[in-house]
Amino acid sequence: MVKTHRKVVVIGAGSVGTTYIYALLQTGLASEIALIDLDAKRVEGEIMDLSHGLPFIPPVSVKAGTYDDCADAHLIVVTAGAKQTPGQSRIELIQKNAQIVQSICAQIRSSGSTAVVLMVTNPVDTLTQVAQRHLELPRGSVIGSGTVLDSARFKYMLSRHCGIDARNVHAYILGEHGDSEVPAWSMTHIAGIPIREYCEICKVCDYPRHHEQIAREVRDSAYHIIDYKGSTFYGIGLSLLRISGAILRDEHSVLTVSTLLEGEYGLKDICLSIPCIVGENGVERIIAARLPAAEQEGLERSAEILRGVLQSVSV
Ligand SMILES: NC(=O)C1=CN([C@@H]2O[C@H](COP(=O)(O)OP(=O)(O)OC[C@H]3O[C@@H](n4cnc5c(N)ncnc54)[C@H](O)[C@@H]3O)[C@@H](O)[C@H]2O)C=CC1
Ligand SMILES: CC(=O)C(=O)O
Repeated sequence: MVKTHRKVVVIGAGSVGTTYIYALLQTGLASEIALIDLDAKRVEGEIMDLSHGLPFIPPVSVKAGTYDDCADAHLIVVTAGAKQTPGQSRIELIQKNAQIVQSICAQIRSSGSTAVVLMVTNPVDTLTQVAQRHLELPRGSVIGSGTVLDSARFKYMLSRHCGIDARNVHAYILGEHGDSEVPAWSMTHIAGIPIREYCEICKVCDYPRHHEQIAREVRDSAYHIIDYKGSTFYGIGLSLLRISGAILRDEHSVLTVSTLLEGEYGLKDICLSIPCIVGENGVERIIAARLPAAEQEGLERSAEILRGVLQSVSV
């Protein structure tokens, strides 16, 4: 059931946080949005600018917030922290951003909030796990945007390659939101037909070679965008909107958010992305599929890398 009062708190008034708010405002999905950042002037400027568009969209309140706003929020989206410089990996942000996330979580916790917390700050999988440790909330309520963006990039690139509407392509990237991500070809379908079968019928491209090229392009997208324009924010803004819709409308959508695994896929005590059913409580259920050996090995490699990152932080 759609709630009438739906409050979203966004922490981090940078490009990602404000692009997400700009998209969210226009949907009527939230009735109240509060923005928090260390930089109070920046928040004030963003709120003024966003508010001047309100006469053109469904009624919504947008304001500069404080951590007290978390108390009655339904969803808290954390986008605060350092971003990559050209050539820098997401993992290299861990020391700086783990401290930031730790301090933010302490303040969310003090507010007594029971909202779903959606982590976005990179490296998102490890920071989702750091947030899990610092917020006393059920495991499904602290999630990361994970590979929702990578899965969207995968669908878009397949759709462009095959000349088919991206909404008719079902495709998932699993594992780390980062260099070890795993394209789940075994879960990829077009018109309900497994992709390998579809490619054999279609015969337009040299498909094993093109598959590898598409997977590489998906994995390296963020590096290219950061090289060209400094940061990525539109794709993630709309990915966050999709996840927010699943939560605020209790949609039970299948999304590859980052979640804590407790034995699923043979993995324990690690946050990474696998297909999850997302509803008002965050992750309602993890879809524990059986993967072919190569994909399972890829997922285990991702988990190993993320375990190393987690061990490198002292929070
Ligand atoms: N998970 C994903 O798919 C994606 C994640 N990101 C990540 O999102 C994060 C934000 O990126 P941008 O918005 O481009 O960065 P940005 O530099 O534009 O904004 C970051 C904001 O965080 C604020 N901030 C820093 N420490 C804070 C604290 N303790 N409390 C409150 N606010 C604080 C800064 O004042 C700044 O306004 C980065 O870590 C980036 O890597 C970006 C794109 C996609
Ligand atoms: C920056 C980042 O994580 C992305 O665009 O994928």
